[in-house]
Amino acid sequence: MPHLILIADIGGTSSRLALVGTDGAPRDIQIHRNNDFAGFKEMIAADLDQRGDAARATVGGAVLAVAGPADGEVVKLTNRDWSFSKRDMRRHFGWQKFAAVNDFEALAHGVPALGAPDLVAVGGGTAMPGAPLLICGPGTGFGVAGLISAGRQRLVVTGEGGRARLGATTAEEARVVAHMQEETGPVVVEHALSGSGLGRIHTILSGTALSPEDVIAAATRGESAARASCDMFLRLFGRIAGDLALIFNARGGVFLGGGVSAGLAPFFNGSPFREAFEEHPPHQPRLIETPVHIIMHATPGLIGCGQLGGRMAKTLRPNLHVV
Ligand SMILES: Nc1ncnc2c1ncn2[C@@H]1O[C@H](COP(=O)(O)OP(=O)(O)OP(=O)(O)O)[C@@H](O)[C@H]1O
Repeated sequence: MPHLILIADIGGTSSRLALVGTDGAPRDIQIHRNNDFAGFKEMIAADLDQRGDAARATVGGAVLAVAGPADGEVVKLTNRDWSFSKRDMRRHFGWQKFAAVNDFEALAHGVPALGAPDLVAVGGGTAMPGAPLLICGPGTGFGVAGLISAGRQRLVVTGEGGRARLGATTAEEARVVAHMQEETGPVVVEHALSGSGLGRIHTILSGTALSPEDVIAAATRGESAARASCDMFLRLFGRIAGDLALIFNARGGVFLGGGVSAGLAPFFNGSPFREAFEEHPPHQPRLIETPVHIIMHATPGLIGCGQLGGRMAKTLRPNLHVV
């Protein structure tokens, strides 16, 4: 009898799937590497196969959060050549209910449910009650969303902020941006602020090619070249987060998501992040007062998907099987 919703947080590199009932709490989380599959349908089918026939029969709908714009009939990942049609996806799996949302939209819905153990503060500040929140951060790409309170309702605004053009404010940044421009043409935020972007910055500054995980491991061992690359990354990240905080008037707080934010967590407080975040004259005073937190939860996107899926589960009709 269908009474559960399949929820999925599908990034450019990896996907996290779970089931949810009317309580909105994700259960039976399974994580997949996208490289192992040809596309969305194959990955979801393999996930359902792993859960078994009995579990599959309980699934009556799905909420898919994808790293790309999700407001059209065709949804495509920004940083991977995967796409699906909403109508076709729903028909293919026989779901009664179906929704696709942007992955940072889902993440933003989950942020109010995060607790103190899920968050690490970067500097000080006090959240202004009722003011907008900003959620942004680097993974395969760079996601951006705003969370706005309208009476008792919470609304999420999202777009493709990772594709905004990236500028430079110092000679060293200008050198990095100029290198990137030679490689890729016009430079956008996620060319620098992403996992591959951290590797790219390290190659430009040090002449050595490393994966983002290896840059962070070398910085952890105290290697100065890797530390300099992390500092450059965090200075750019601080500036962009400050720009976005002004754009969204995010005096309710800034939340940094994405796998790279969590990986770099030990370095934020000794880095130029907070200074670059605040250095937006004449508005330093409001940014100094804006709290910033890194999201450390392992699957925060699923918390927001769970809330959307929990609401959807309440609308399922137990005896209806759509084929
Ligand atoms: N802890 C970490 N340390 C260093 N790099 C990381 C870490 N976690 C993820 N990355 C890098 O970030 C990228 C993947 O980010 P993430 O794990 O957030 O996946 P994703 O959800 O698929 O991404 P997105 O939602 O942006 O498309 C890869 O380039 C990976 O190497």
